[in-house]
Amino acid sequence: MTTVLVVNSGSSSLKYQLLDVEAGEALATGLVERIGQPEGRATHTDGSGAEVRDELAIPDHDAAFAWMLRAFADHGPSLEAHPPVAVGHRVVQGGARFFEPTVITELVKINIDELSVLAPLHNPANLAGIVSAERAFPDVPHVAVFDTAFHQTMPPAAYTYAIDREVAERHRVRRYGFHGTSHRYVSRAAAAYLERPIEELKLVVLHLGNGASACAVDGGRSVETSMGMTPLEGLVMGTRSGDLDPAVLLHLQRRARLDTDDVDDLLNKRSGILGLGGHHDMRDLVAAAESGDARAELALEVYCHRIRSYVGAYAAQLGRVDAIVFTAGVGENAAEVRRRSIAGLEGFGVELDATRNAERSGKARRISTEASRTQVLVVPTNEELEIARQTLEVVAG
Ligand SMILES: Nc1ncnc2c1ncn2[C@@H]1O[C@H](COP(=O)(O)OP(=O)(O)O)[C@@H](O)[C@H]1O
Ligand SMILES: CC(=O)OP(=O)(O)O
Ligand SMILES: [Mg+2]
Repeated sequence: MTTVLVVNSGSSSLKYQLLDVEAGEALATGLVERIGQPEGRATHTDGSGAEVRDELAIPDHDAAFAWMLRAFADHGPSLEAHPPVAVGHRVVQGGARFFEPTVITELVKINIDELSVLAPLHNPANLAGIVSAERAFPDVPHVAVFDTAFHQTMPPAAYTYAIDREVAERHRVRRYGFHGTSHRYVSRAAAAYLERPIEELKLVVLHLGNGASACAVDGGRSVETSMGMTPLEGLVMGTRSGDLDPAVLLHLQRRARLDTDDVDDLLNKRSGILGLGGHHDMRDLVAAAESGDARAELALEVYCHRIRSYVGAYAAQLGRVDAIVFTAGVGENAAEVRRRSIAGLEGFGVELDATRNAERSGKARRISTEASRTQVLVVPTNEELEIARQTLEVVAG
């Protein structure tokens, strides 16, 4: 058995999984939340599904790792019996510099820190997690797996913003794209499900989680994606606006007297389905819409309208779509979102099977009719397993 520890360190949370990479199974998963706040919360689940919960103050990422090590020691599985051969870290912004998983050195950490300019909400937290994890696991290699890496194959026409070239180059303003680890994993899993070589396939992958993005995948390579320089562009999300006329920012700054931080907070934390419909969680939004709440109904419609626009745009870029693939928390579970997003595409050869769409399963499956020219699939993502596999590949050299 070869085990890898995967770490996803956010500004106020630490998610981890200990994985048996060959079996593709998690031996343990955990979540430490509200780091830095007076009342923290943590849960650790072992492979059998037994869960322990704890409530305590967790001042920083070092304390979060200390809690994790204690949870492994007290509740298992034992790290001595299953020592990780490496630690894989999710890093959100790799800029144009990192297009492959990379063994973390002092220089790589300097680069991740320097890229914080382009991802102030994510990279500092990712780096804090790396530094703490290195202290907790000093004897194994640590590997960074970047959200942006998969999208480094986008052509210049897709990643270039139409603004003054010199300004853009000086400040590295271009589209990078995110959720690449998920888009890569899901496109390969879709090809395996369809029993076709990925080189032949043209896919539109819809990663709909708290953050959400669409990706056009041509022959296994990302050629276009909806997130841009930061994870704010594109689809409507739990709390983020997605696409917006940039002049809205100017208007709010000039007329509503919001400063830069206010606008940042508004667009990243108080917009999306939360801002529109009062719920950031899709389960709550769908329930509210179904009970007749007009604001929730509109939020749901805006969310699905945006998805449909991207599916159409990416079909045009790809020239043909073999499959539209739904994934992540909303994509895998919210049949109502899938139904509304695909509605009206019958004229383009996309036909949903209502019964299949309503079924639940944790496995890859088809939800389109036999006659549908473009298949519609639900394929569960597994970013942690993908990070563990890539980590192992780099370490094995
Ligand atoms: N049964 C469900 N029906 C509708 N939405 C769901 C369901 N289960 C999970 N979700 C939604 O999935 C989203 C979280 O997705 P996830 O991929 O876990 O997010 P993250 O980006 O944090 O990894 C939430 O909006 C949640 O409401
Ligand atoms: C990059 C990004 O948006 O990540 P998440 O969906 O985890 O917020
Ligand atoms: Mg996720």
